[in-house]
Amino acid sequence: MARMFWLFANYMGHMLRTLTLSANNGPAGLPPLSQRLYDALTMLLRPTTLLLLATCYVVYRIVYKLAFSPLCRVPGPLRARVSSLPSLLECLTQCTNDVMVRDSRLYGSLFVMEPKKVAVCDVEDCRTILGSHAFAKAELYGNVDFMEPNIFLTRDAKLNSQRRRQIGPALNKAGLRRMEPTILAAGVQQLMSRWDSCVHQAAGARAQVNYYSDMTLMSFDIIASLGFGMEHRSLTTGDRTIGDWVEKTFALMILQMVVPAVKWWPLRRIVGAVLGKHVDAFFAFGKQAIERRKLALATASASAEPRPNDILQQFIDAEDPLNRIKMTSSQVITETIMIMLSGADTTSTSLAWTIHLLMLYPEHRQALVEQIRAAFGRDQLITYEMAREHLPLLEACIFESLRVCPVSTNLPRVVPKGGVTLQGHFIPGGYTLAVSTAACNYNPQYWPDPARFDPARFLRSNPDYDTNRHNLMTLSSGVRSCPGHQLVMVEMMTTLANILNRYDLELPADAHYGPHNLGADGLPTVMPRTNHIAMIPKHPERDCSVVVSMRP
Ligand code: HEM
Repeated sequence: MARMFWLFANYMGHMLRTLTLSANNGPAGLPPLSQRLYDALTMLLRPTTLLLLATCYVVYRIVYKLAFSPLCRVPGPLRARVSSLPSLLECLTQCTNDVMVRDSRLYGSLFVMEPKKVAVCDVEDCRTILGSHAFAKAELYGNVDFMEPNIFLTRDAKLNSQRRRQIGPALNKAGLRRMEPTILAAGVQQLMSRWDSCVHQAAGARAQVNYYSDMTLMSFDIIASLGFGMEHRSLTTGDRTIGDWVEKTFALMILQMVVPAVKWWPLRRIVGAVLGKHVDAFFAFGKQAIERRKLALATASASAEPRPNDILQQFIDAEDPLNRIKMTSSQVITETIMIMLSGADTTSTSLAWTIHLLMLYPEHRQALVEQIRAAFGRDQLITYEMAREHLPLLEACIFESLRVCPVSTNLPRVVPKGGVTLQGHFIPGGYTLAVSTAACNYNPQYWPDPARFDPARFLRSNPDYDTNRHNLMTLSSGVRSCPGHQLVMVEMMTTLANILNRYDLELPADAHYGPHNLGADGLPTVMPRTNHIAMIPKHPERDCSVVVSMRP
């Protein structure tokens, strides 16, 4: 950098000298530049002068940011006040949630992340921000232009509320109860048929499986089956087409959000060639699903067959109870695809983290297995209602795992005109607030000994149960909270109840992370994680294996 600056300054000085000399010696009739102006300009463009000016500017910026900027009294690192670059670099190279937890320990529950961005890690503050449409999602959500405005990306409160009214019933308890047979068939029943066959083929009837990749495929299969109205079985057939489309669509969405220049020529063409064709294929697939369904419905109404119970059908039929407005076919496709983007990886990764934590804390796994096996026979299929009624410890382990390893990351919101005061600090309108789900979940003011996986926090018999449920931020809260939270619980409860009932799980002999690997805090070390669609394990092939065998 310094060398480039030096070269640039020399070059500018040289150019000016050449220009002024040619003006002085120029054709007769042209007025010569005054000697004093020439002297002043050459002095100004000397590398040392430019360096001095640049230093003065940097010092002025630092002094201004430290002493006069609106955020000068908010805690935070110096680098964050001066430039957005350090935060961006950290986001690209490190796990965002780890950085947020670390920085909230250093600076407290409100700190500067960038010159105009403040991290919020206090549960009550976050609830205030997320509780109102006045704090809109950040502008970057509005950069995506390859799909229709939808529930997730829209910054328009009216559209968001309408969509939530339209698609909400498909994802509520009654809607999911009707869909549960599909969820079980594409989900844990498929998983068990795969693990059964692995165990039967393995030497000594003990098979090593990778639960991260199995959960990922299983979750895609569940949402693809519900959203596209077809039996989708990538876990057992190995067909990963839809999973690939989801990855590419997500990549294009994030690219457009973060680097809007990719929407303009010539980048648009390059990105289109790499990702666009997959995205187009995905949307075309969604369109075919709707056409197929409409055709099937026409035939079914003739033969009085019952309507299918899935998300596709519920979205086609959905109407806003306030004004009877229905979604167009293209809106149905977009919302179904958004459900896949926001609901598949998040749920499968949360399942993987729960298994990982249960392997790190064998005492909780043992207690849970005993509770499950005391209530159910080995070959019994455990449904959501059965699990909810008989397995309070399972529900507690899931909530605690969502707290300790949240797959969601920072939720960016814009401060409305007029600003907001948080913890005595005024933050001006237009600034960004990064609501950190991870740092909230590790805030010791709300969670004693926050790094410990302690399911008792979420036992319904615990007097703090309601408060703890209320303070859990992983699925967000307020007006834009996760509408898929019931589906998350149905998938996670049925999957974990059935596999822990049917199989004994052990860590492989060479497992890097386990109860034996304790950190400086005396707790088992959690495997490293990294930013992706969700906060995923960094080395899933290495760290997410278990040995499964049939329970006696
Ligand atoms: C463990 C799994 C999941 C986690 C941790 C999770 C977390 C979240 C979070 C934190 C938000 C707020 C995002 C923001 O404000 O920017 C959100 C929104 C959303 N989630 Fe989930 N989610 C999960 C599963 C699901 C599932 C299964 C579905 C669908 C069936 C779903 C659909 C959505 C949608 C549509 C939104 C946008 C809501 C809106 O903006 O009004 N999520 N989720």
